[in-house]
Amino acid sequence: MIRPRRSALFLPASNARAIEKARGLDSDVVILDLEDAVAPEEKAAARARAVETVKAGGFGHRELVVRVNGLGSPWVEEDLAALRTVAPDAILAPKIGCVAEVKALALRLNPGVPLWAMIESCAAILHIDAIAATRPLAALIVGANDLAKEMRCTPGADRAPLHAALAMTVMAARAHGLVAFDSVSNDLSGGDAFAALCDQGARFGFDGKTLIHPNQIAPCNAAFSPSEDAIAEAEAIVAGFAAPEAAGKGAIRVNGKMVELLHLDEAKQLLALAEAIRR
Ligand SMILES: CC(C)(COP(=O)(O)OP(=O)(O)OC[C@H]1O[C@@H](n2cnc3c(N)ncnc32)[C@H](O)[C@@H]1OP(=O)(O)O)[C@@H](O)C(=O)NCCC(=O)NCCSC(=O)C[C@H](O)C(=O)O
Ligand SMILES: [Mg+2]
Repeated sequence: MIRPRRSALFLPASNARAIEKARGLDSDVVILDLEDAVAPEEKAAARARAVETVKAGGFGHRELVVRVNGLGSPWVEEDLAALRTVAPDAILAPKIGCVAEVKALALRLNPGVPLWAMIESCAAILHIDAIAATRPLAALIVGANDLAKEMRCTPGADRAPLHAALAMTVMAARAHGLVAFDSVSNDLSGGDAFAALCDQGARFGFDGKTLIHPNQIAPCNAAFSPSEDAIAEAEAIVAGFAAPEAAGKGAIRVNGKMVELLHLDEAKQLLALAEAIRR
């Protein structure tokens, strides 16, 4: 069954008000952050609140994920030990750069808990095929802030310097059956520039985008949901191949365009996603 993962909202696990609010927001995923959004002096309290929040639940259909501190940090072992006492939908690891790090984390998770990885270093991009092939990895998230810092690039409005990394992340995810999330945008306006970035992420093939503020959710969900036009086109393709005259054909004409069986597969996937979102 397809699970919509259009929007994944980050919030500091130290922020009780934001946690309460997230229980009623329209994001598909909520990520409680223990890493960069939490100051060192708040780490222990944030960890305790994350555990309490996972225990309490109340997030309905939303997946609840916790981002732990990085391997090698003074906090990660306590984060992972605390999270073994509860059952989040996944653990998100920051700054994964190689297969050995995925394996090291896997040993510290309860069996069956999916691991998600932030792809936010040059090493991660260079090793991405092997990283994505390693289980229990289930999702990749681009971290454009850290990646741009390490590359010493300036992404700009079109994010041209990051295009290779964005495409490689999507390709690795697809090759190994993982979910792929685009990076956060630091633009808190939720306006046209942000909507354009969401559209760009959807065109790259990401399943969804990570977010930092409630007003980013609606434009993000819109960009990663099939449009009315796309649904109508998909229905026409399915109907075209179901027609008696299409029997035994691999390519037919629909609305003035050639479509092949691969487009039928795509159309069925799009309709299944639209149905999952509707439900
Ligand atoms: C970025 C913020 C610090 C902005 O905070 P603030 O100016 O206080 O926000 P508002 O006053 O506009 O808030 C309005 C109401 O919305 C709630 N709120 C705000 N943000 C969130 C949220 N993320 N989730 C849920 N609710 C939220 C406020 O509580 C207000 O509610 P109310 O009291 O009812 O009015 C702040 O938005 C924030 O902390 N965002 C999340 C930051 C974060 O988690 N960062 C880590 C992820 S970023 C990342 O991963 C980068 C990556 O690693 C990379 O390298 O690229
Ligand atoms: Mg980061």
